[in-house]
Order: sequence, then C-alpha cells, then structure tokens
Amino acid sequence: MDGAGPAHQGPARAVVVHPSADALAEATAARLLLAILDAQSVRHPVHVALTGGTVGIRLLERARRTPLTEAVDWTGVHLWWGDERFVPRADPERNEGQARAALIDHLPIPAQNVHPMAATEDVATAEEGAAAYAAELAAYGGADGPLVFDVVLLGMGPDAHVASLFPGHPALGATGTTAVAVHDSPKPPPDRISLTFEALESARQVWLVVAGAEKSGAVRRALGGATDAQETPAAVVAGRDVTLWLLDTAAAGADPGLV
Ligand SMILES: O=C1O[C@H](COP(=O)(O)O)[C@@H](O)[C@H](O)[C@H]1O
Repeated sequence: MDGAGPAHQGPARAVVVHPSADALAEATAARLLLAILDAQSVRHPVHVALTGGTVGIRLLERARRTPLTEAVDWTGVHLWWGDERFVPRADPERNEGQARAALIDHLPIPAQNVHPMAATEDVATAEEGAAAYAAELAAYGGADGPLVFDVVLLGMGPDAHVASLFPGHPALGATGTTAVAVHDSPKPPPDRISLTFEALESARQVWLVVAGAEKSGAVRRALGGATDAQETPAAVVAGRDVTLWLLDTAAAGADPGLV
C-alpha cells in the first residue's frame, strides 16, 4: 500500500496495485466482504453502494464464489447504487440487472434491502427517479443526519468520471440533494441517475476500483494532485475515513510511485 502523494489532504488515502484485472476483482471482492463483516461487528444495518462497469460487476461475480459470502448476515446489509442508466428494467445496460445476475440473486438478502434506482417503467423522468432515490436515502438516514454508507464502490471512466458524474457536466454541480438526473451523458445511454458528490462523500469508505491502460492517464491526474472536479471528478471524491484506490498494473501505468 503506497501513499498517494503530497497533494491530498484529510482522511487516509491509499493506493493498492494488483497484477491483473482478475486479481483486482478477486481481491476487492474479498476486501468488500471483510469490510461488511467488520462493519457488522459494530453497526446494524450496514449500507453499501455498488457500482456498475466492467470491474464493478466482475468483483460481484467473484464475491458470489468466495466462502466469505456465507459469513455475512445479509439480512443486515442494504445494497444501493452509485448510479444507474435510466432505461427499461430489463435493458442489459442496467447496473441493477447486471449486479443481480452476478451476485444479488444468489444471496439470502431480503428484497426490501435492495434499493435499485428507478427504471423508465417506474417514473416518467430521470428527475423523478432522482427525487425518489433521494427520498429513499433520506428515509434510511438517522435523526441526526442522512444515511452514512459504510462502503461506496466506484468505477472510473477514461475521462475520470465516477458514478455518472462526468467532466464538465451540469450534474457535477448538484448540491442540496443526494441524487441527480443526468442527461446527454457522453457515455451511452444518455439518460442516467447518479448519486451526487454530497452523497458519495457521506461514506465512511470510498473505493475507486479501476482497471485498464486506457484509464492510466486519468489515474495519474487524479492521484497526481488534480483538484478541479469539473476536469477530473475522480480526483476529488473521498470517503470520510478512508479513500482507497484499487488498481490493476495497467491502470497504474508507468508511475513508479504506484507499482
Ligand atoms: O457508465 C459507467 O461507467 C463507469 C465505469 O465503467 P467501466 O466499464 O469503464 O469500468 C461505472 O463506474 C459506472 O457505474 C457506469 O454507469
């Protein structure tokens, strides 16, 4: 585990580099299940926000296969999403459907503990979907404030987007709410719902799980001290206690500080 450089202030940030995308998925699955078990020893319930994306889904497939999954009390875990594509529920693009097939459908988790974002059958607009999600998150908050995620999993795009918060996009600036509608997403599909920075940063731990050489430039910028959320959203997202960058060697690139 390496420190990420002098530019970062605040809670602990660490970078872990794995030899391949497969190793990253395998290790992150184990890390997630252990984090849930740790949290369950001190809190009830435990809240986790899932990510879509290539590694985000692969790590859920790995989690399904590890015996650690059986040690978790899934009745005490709530699963949320960092973002969702605003498409019909059966659309293969939906993060929800992919996560259900990879893991959730195989868990003894009560249906009411799974909190997907709205599909197009549920509401007329992504705005309505975002408002409904913000209300659901608020309902699970305590008297003293909003819901605190134990772990937020995030993928990252080559453009340094996290969840569906894209560089230069108006949704980046959303404040005073935990969920926002996204239109004209530079990555298809164009209509999405995303947690806001405010919601992501309410997490105790934020983990950015990133694989692939095409993302090494964005990783270098984010870990190299970029501070402009409009240019490099991934650079500014942080957990209250811990921010973990979990990379494969390709995403870490040639930076001798990371490999
Ligand atoms: O569109 C999205 O992309 C990112 C990253 O996906 P990847 O396939 O490049 O790993 C993902 O984190 C996000 O949830 C998803 O909606």
